[in-house]
Amino acid sequence: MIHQHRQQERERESQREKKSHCMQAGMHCRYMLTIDLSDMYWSDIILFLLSRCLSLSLSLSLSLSLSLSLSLGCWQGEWARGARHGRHRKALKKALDGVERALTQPKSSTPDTALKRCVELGQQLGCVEEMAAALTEIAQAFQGTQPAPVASSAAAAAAAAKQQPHWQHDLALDSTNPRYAHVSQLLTEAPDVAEYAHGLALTLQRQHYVVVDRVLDDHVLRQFIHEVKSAHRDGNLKPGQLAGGRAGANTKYVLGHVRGDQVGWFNQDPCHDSSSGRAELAITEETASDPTPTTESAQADRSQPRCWQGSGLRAFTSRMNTLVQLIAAFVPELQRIESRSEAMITCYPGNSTRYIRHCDNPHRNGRKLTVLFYLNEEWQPGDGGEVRLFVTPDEHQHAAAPADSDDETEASASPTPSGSVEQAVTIPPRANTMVIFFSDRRVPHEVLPTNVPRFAATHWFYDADERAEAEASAGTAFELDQQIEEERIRREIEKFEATQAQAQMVPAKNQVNSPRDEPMASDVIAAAATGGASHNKPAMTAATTAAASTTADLGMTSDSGRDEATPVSAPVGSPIESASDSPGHTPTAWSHRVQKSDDALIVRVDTDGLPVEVHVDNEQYISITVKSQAPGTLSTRSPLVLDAKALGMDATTLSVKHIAKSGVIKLKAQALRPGNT
Ligand SMILES: O=C(O)CCC(=O)C(=O)O
Ligand SMILES: [Fe+2]
Repeated sequence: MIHQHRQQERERESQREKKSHCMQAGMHCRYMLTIDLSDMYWSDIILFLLSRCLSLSLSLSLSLSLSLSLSLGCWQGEWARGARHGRHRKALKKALDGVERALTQPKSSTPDTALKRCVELGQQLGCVEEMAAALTEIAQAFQGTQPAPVASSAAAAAAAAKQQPHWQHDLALDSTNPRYAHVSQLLTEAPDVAEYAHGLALTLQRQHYVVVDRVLDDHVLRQFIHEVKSAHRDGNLKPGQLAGGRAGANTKYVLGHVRGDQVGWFNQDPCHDSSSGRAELAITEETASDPTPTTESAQADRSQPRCWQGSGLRAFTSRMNTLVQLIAAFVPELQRIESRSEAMITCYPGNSTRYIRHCDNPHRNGRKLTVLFYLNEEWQPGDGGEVRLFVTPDEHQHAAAPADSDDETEASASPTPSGSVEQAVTIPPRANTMVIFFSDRRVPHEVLPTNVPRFAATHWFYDADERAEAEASAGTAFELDQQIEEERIRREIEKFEATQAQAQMVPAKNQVNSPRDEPMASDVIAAAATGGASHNKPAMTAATTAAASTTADLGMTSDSGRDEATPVSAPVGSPIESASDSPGHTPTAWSHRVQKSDDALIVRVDTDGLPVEVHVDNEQYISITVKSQAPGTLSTRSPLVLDAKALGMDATTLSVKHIAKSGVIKLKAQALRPGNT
């Protein structure tokens, strides 16, 4: 009750404040225009005064002095009320400064620009009535004077002042809802920003994605890049997981050829300062500049550090929130966006790491918009790592080339089974580029293999209702996030199985790598599949199946766009073949074989007699690094036989990944326990 009363009181106050600002704005324009126009046409006016219309001259000068004194009085009064209404005050001041500048620079200012500025000011402050009245007065004052256009321009301006700005017709938000107060305010205070957001919103609706360039100022961008690189350098990004989640409880696994990024989830809180005693992982209340609250839901792995050193991330999220909310103001289906995930900071380390085609929200998991932001200042064509979106623009809108595509954004079109045209749009991951798209099935996407380290920040904005529904069926937001990841891997597995089946039917001559794949092609060897020994272990889960079956793909990709052919593949369960057996590929010396029996899982690596370094990583991965120079500790000479069980891994399957760069081959073997994914 008290709360409601206070709310009403605040609304009344804000109405009063607005009225007073409107009066002030109207008077200001009246005053400035009167001076300005009198100044410009003083000879006419003097002539006019002397010859015919004393009353008008009186009215003009009266209006001048009255306006001046009222204006000053009002101005002072407003200053006295001061800081409380800081934001509106500042906007008004800025707008009035603009009018003043336009009016007091005769060279650049004509009566028309001055009048136009007043019209804009009225719209900007939501004072259309008051401004129209002021301009009507000006028109009347100049009626019958020379030159005649002043009066008619002022009359036209008075009529224009009554019109709502163009973008207002498309406003989707309920501006009376206090939840949107700050957005409404932003829209009215800065019509040019509103116009810009309106354009982005229309593009998003038409294309299902929109690209925004130059999102951050240079110094903020540099700061953010510095922070992201530090997080990476400090080891705060971990290999992206395709399923599992809770540290220690579930098995995690990594398929670099499906998803090769290193990931960290962060909110924008600074790291714990031990002197302040503040809780390290607390999620702060959002400030006015950062009004979309985070949810805890994206904290898929609480073992990861979530604190952040530096101000760049906060500055970025604040800008992103504002932008998304401004765009959402024009898009009916975005009205229920109320929260977003934490920042997912990713690094694709190069070596052709990629993320295969997928949807972020295939089955109503609550994600409404995906927002990607890139941080690669030195990116050049040929570096790879472009994001490729597969979009089918809204049929009801014109569906030609993407409206916002620049020189580097490529688009190609191909018909879908339903007959509509799917476009593949390839966007370079250049620093300061933001890509916003619908997270659902409208926008499948992939990250093309990257040859250089590639950094990005990804956020998801949630639809409150869909998210609540999804959480209700999942249990908690935390479990929901796990399900989202599992969903994702399930689809990726299906995809891989499909492409494998396809690859077995594809003749070798079609298995040509694109130039983008070359660095991999020369180093890659054929994969192993699990051996045939029967065992009584529980049926493999989808995830373990994936790990086993995808050993047949070693990251060699086609550049055909939609469906990745798997150029060299051995059917699951078949004996190992070397890539050198497969026509069209550079033979290599490397080979490995995975054998599995009831009580052992063995990988045998033949590196042609070169030394290898073995590293067992938290009981889940075995890294086998083969180097031309033996690097130290646990090194041995191949052929090397690794018994996963003997290494304490108790594994039933082993997937192997190659990362090849400048002569170093790393075999990453991952053991998965049954029933744990
Ligand atoms: O980094 C990118 O460009 C896209 C990442 C992505 O699609 C994802 O993480 O779901
Ligand atoms: Fe994605």
